[in-house]
Amino acid sequence: MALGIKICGLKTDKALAAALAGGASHVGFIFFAKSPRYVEPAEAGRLREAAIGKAKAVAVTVDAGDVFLDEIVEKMRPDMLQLHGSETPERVAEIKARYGLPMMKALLVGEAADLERIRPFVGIADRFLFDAKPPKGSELPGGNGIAFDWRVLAGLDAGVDYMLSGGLNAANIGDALRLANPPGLDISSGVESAPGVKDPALIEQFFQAVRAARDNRAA
Ligand SMILES: O=C(O)c1ccccc1NCC(=O)[C@H](O)[C@H](O)COP(=O)(O)O
Repeated sequence: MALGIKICGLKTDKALAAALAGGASHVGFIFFAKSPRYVEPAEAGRLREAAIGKAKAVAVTVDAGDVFLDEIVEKMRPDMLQLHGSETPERVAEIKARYGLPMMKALLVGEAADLERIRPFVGIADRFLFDAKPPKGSELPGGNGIAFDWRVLAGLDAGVDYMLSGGLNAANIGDALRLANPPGLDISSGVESAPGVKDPALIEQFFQAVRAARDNRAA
């Protein structure tokens, strides 16, 4: 099965071009004002044009209200919404019905028991994104460059479609693939030279590292 790869927190044409050149299946845009990766919905709408027919454009929101979601959907025209806050299953269902878009629900993982939280979202969320819990004091629910213990994913039902996220980079992706064998990957700060500054060379290195790790496993 093809491994989905989402490069998240894109803000520039160059970074987006590097993500697409590497073969990203998804490109993510952040709509959380405190994030160094924040983009205006209209600018994300301009950027995402380059991804049409190549990768799915994902709008990442955090407990957003309908007015902001309306603006994002109208101006950016996402292929998918990623809900990265404390949205309930009812709220996810409401948003899904309002926009008719696939929903990726982010859940924060520290230990195996946290995976129980997927249950009420099954049949509502189209995909999950498992991210690490933010460190104390962080204002960001995601994009913290922190990994969780990937081994907890080994016990997950094989039918659960998810992206592994949190602290991935070119150096650790081999271990992540070996320990969790996820159907998808998501990366943000691991391909940045500074918070919010994507580095096209690091993006390219990440894709190379993924390919090398997969070739090693197949050999
Ligand atoms: O990246 C952000 O700034 C962000 C802010 C608020 C909510 C979500 C955010 N990111 C969501 C993502 O999908 C990130 O790619 C994910 O958290 C992994 O980030 P990283 O650990 O830096 O690779």
